[in-house]
Amino acid sequence: MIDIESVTKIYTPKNPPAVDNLEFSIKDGEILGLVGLNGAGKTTTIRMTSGIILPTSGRIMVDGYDIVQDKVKAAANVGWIPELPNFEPNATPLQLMNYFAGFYNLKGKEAEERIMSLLEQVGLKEHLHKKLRSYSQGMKKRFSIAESIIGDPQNVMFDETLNGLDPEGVLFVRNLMMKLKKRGKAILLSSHILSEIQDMADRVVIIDHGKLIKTIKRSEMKTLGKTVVHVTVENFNADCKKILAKYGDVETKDNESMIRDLKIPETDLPSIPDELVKSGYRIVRFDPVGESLEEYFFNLIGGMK
Ligand SMILES: Nc1ncnc2c1ncn2[C@@H]1O[C@H](COP(=O)(O)OP(=O)(O)OP(=O)(O)O)[C@@H](O)[C@H]1O
Repeated sequence: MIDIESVTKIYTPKNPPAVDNLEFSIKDGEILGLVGLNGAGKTTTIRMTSGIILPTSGRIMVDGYDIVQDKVKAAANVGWIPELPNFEPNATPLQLMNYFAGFYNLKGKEAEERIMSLLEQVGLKEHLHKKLRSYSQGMKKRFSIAESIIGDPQNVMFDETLNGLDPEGVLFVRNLMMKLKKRGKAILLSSHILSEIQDMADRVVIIDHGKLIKTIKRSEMKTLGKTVVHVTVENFNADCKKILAKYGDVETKDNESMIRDLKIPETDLPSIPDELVKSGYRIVRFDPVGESLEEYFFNLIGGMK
């Protein structure tokens, strides 16, 4: 469990804060999506939570330990997968894993078993003896995941981990996160693409210019954005378009129309098919759908500037 309490990070006083009075928590057994454009403050938040850099003000609690006051205990409970993992290029994964195992007092057979199991889980068992400099970026990310969870931390931070992975890699990370969630871990996944994490996140925190803009629950995700009504009419003609135009802005391609900027409340939407049927049109599709999450995201952020 992580509590981020009124946290601010100022790198240079002449610039606005990278993180500005941020407040949210990540519960055990929860996947929290941290979404924001480049420069929104995601990495800064993750680095502070991992104890790599200090907050300027505010407090971050990791399973009840203050990441500044109780750094050793707190940081031992946080696994961090950086956006661009960078390792000693001449080391092999086995050498580095043994080195990291030492931090957690894992030794001998126990260390060996855990290392092999993790490297197998991340699909690197065949590449154990290759030097890390020959690894692709995706392989480095996989190795970074194995390395960050060697101490079985209660909290795991994935910084833009899906970015740049092939579909197999994305699936692998998603499955791993679900497994960690099932084991009751608190998980953060940052991304600049809201739709990338919508299937997985229990909650999404949207930040912009270091500030929390909105928190969205999973149950709210599907109904986000404005409604766009898709209407397909078999015997479509100009009069049909006139009818649809009474309800909002209409765009038609072939006989498929989309009505945006609705002029009627959502509860009155059934009056559209009613009127079409009364006027003799045969409806093939009538489908009110939410705006895409990305559109929603940009409108939200644009609206705050
Ligand atoms: N070490 C640093 N020194 C000074 N400013 C920094 C430093 N690191 C980040 N910043 C600034 O802090 C702000 C937030 O950056 P941060 O990397 O946290 O954003 P982000 O949301 O992770 O972006 P990205 O998706 O591009 O990684 C940016 O304006 C960035 O330029």
